[in-house]
Amino acid sequence: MAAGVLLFVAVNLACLSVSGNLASGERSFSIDYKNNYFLKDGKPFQYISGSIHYSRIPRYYWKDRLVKMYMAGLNAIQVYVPWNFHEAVQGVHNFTGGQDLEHFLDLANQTGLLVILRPGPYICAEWEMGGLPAWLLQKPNIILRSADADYVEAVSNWLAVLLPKMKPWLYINGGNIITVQVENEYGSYFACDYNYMRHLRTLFHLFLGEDTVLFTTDGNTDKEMTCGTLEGLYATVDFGTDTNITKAFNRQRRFEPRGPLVNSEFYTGWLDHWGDQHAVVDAQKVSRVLGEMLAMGANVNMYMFEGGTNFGYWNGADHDTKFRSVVTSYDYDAPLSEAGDPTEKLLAIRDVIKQVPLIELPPTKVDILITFTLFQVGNISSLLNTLSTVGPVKSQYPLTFEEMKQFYGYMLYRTTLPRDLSEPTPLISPLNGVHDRAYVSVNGVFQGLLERDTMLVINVTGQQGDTVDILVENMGRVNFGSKINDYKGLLSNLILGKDVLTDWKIYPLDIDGAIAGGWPHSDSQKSFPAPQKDPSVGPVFYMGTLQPNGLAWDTFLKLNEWTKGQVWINGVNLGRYWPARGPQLTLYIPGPLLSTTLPNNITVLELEGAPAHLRVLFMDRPQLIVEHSLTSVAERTAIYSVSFFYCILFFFVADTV
Ligand SMILES: CCCCNC(=S)N1C[C@H](O)[C@@H](O)[C@@H](O)[C@H]1CO
Repeated sequence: MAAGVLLFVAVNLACLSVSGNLASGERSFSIDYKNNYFLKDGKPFQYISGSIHYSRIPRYYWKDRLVKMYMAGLNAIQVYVPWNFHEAVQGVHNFTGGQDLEHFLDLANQTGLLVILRPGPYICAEWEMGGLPAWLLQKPNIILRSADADYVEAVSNWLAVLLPKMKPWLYINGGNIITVQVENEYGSYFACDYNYMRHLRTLFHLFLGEDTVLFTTDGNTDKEMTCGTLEGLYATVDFGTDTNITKAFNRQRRFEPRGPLVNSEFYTGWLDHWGDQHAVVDAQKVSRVLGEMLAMGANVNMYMFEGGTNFGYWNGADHDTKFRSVVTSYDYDAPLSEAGDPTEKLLAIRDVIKQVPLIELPPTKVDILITFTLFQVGNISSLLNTLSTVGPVKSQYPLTFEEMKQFYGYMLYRTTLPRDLSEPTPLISPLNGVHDRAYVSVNGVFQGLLERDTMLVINVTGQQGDTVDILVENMGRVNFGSKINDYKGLLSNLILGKDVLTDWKIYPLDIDGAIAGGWPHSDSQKSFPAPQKDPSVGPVFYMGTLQPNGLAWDTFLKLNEWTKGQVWINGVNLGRYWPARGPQLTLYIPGPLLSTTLPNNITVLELEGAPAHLRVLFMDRPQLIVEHSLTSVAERTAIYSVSFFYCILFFFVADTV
């Protein structure tokens, strides 16, 4: 049976690869304003697309996800290009490894998938600062997403690097990019700066060519469409399952009286913030509304089709009434799960599209119970020589992450107690300047934490001259709305009793660099303290080593009864965990990250408090809080789990990469 599927896929890929190599002269992609559809090579074309973000999926799984999207019946994918993912340091561009966008486009082309490219420069996407690099904030008072001279200079320099790389990939030049989006829901932004949008239109036409199909996407209101659209950029809308389709497309018609109907973001699910109830969207509703739009001849992109993971520090945040950080998992309740597993929603969508037969084989799960105990390495205050190789910057008042030129992760702010505090004394951030969480210790003894918008005062005790260590965490910059100028660190002074705390030593922390260099496991010759009777509290590092077991498959790490922190496995930053707040309770570990022959090094930074047992679990599926109770998903711990059918497909796909 499986052979039949593989043959079907192989034949299709072979056919498509031939068509993919047609001489570029025979290729065209345009809008037929007379008949209200796209034309591809002169023939009517309707795209059925799904969003996938290469920046959220390990490179070794790109082909796997793309083939599954093809097998679900899609003929196109929609891809954001996060500017900060490629230029984290100003002027230093990275298009290799996990940033190898052209390799991703090539895999999509090999798989027979066309591409709707969304290079921003702003992309929103629940991605850190909406894809904008944080170094832009070093220009004081910069007005992002506007004709601000500093911003426009940086954008122009970036697009002068990116767009020439994309031009050969345009369908009309022999590649697979059929349309290109300019900016992103610009109508939702306060600036409403037409000069900015005109400048972008000029740059996109300059670097891509005048005959490229450029478009905009905006929320489904007149205000958003008014500020977000521009002559020469085809206006499209986005909406989910609860919107009246006819009304939505009639609004598009008010801005584009002729041309194809396009829903650029049909929400198949939704995002989660820490502390939210997990967002789900009914599979039958998604497939029904999709069917109605396709029946109208509309072009639809499902946002998301494969969500993936906010590895490292790449998650974004929202700030409406208060700051809300997006969780590490970008599962989005999408048709393909965070781990790339097909869901009921995918099957329901595939039934509507009915283009590609997909034969299901029962998944197999292998239950091997593996848990192991971590060892305490030490608290951050005692590890500064390892973690802050550049040493502190002295400043009378606190400096921000941006002023310190460290943009992500954690920073340590150190000073001393100005007087004896025999009674608990309030430490406050009167201007709510802690961005975003501050873990406060005195002489290494954890006093508590301050949190943006939430916890603005704690009590502190100690003696004059005691060391005050404040570890500040960047929980991800706001990616939507007017507060994307989201500076991080201690943005204003802290008041202790009647004293303004001054004379700071500020330590940039390169935790990722230290771990990538082998710490702390490379120090394992040192004897680490035995597990403490009373678990430590406050920011403490733990380490462990998982012995190889011959095979390694996707798995999910659960830190039962841990509080909040960060995990690295074999030097890779898996992202944040926060089971104390949820809804996410596990961290996705891509199978190929685990070694099948060498010990797997695990490092955990627990920020608030670890359980006495220091144990961690490996599960064969994610776990999250749904409606304030654990999921019905049986908690099984195993390190090996594989969907038999997709396992074969994976090997097939792997052979063709
Ligand atoms: C909670 C506010 C979310 C704002 N973002 C919206 S409306 N969205 C539109 C935006 O274009 C896309 O990048 C995603 O960010 C999507 C939500 O997943």
